[in-house]
Amino acid sequence: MSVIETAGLTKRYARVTALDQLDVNVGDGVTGLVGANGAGKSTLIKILLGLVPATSGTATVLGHDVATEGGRIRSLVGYMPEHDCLPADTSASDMVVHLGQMSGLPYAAARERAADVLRHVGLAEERYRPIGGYSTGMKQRAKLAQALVHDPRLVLLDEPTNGLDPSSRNDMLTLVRRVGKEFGIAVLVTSHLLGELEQVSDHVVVLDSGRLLRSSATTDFLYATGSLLVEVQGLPDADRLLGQALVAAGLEARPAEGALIEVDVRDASTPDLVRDLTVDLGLGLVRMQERHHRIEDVFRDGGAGSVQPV
Ligand SMILES: Nc1ncnc2c1ncn2[C@@H]1O[C@H](COP(=O)(O)OP(=O)(O)OP(=O)(O)O)[C@@H](O)[C@H]1O
Repeated sequence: MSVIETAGLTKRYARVTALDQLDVNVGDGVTGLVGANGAGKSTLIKILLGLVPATSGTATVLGHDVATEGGRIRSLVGYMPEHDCLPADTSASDMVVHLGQMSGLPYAAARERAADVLRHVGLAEERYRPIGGYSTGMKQRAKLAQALVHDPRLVLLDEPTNGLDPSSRNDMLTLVRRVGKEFGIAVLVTSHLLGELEQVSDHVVVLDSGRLLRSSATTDFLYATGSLLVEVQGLPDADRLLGQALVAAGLEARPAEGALIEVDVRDASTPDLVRDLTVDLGLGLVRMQERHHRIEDVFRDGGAGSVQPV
C-alpha cells in the first residue's frame, strides 16, 4: 500500500497555483521532497494533513482520503511544522506530554512516551527548561519530538534543518535517518537543498512551481545528475593521461579548474573504473568528490554546483 498517493492534485490560491496536477506516490522509508522556496512543499503537506482543501484532484495518506478523513490521518501521522511555533514559557516535556494527550494518549502514557522521544532527539537533560531559552537546534529537536510522541506510522517533516548551523544540520539529518531506519516510521522530509536530502533519503521527489519534475530512487537521481571531480598525481601531465584513459574507456571526461578532471557518473561502477584506470596508469589518486548540479539546473541545461565529499 502506498503511504501517500496523489492524482491530479491541484491547489490554486488567488494569485498563484501552488500545486499543479500533481501525481506522486510515496512508499515506506525516507522520502525527500525538494524544491525551491515557493515550490509548493508546505502546501502539499497541509493538504496531506487535511488542514487545507485541494482545489481539485485527490490524495490519500495511509489509504485515507484527505478530503474526508483528515482527523483520522492526523491521528496516524506526526507533523513537524516549518516555522517557529513553540510556546516560549513551556518546557519541552510539558509541551510534548500535552500534544501526546491531544493525540489520544492517557496522561501516564503521554509522560512516558514524551520522556522516550525527548531522549531520542537528544533533549533528555534540558527537557524541563522553558523552550524560550533553547537554541534553534534544540527547538527543532523539540518539534521533532512532538511529531513522534504518539508513535505515528508516518511523519511529515517540513524543513527540519531550517536555520541550523552545519553541525546541528548534520545532527538533525542523522536523527531523520534514524526515525526512518531504526524506528521504522515512514518519513516525508522537505528541504530546498537537494544535497542534504540525498544524504538521508531513499527516494527523492522534486517539485518546481507546483509541478512534479522528478520522482526516483536517490541513487538513480545521483547517477542522472552527478559528476565526479578527480585529482591525480605522479607524473607532470597526470590529469591529461587519466582524462585520455577515461575517454578511451567510454566515459565523458573533461578538464576542470585547478588541474582536476570532471567525469560524468554513468552508473554505480564509475568511481571504481576511475580508481582502476588511475592505478593502471601508475598514478596516485589524491581525491575524488561528487559534484552536484544545482537543483534549478538539474532538469534544464546543467551547470556547476556545490562540491561535496564522496
Ligand atoms: N495561504 C496562502 N495564500 C496565498 N498564497 C499562498 C498561501 N500559502 C502559500 N501560498 C503561495 O503558494 C506557493 C507555494 O507556497 P508553499 O509555502 O507551499 O511553498 P514551499 O515550497 O513550502 O516554500 P517555502 O519553503 O518557502 O515555504 C507560493 O507562491 C506561496 O506564496
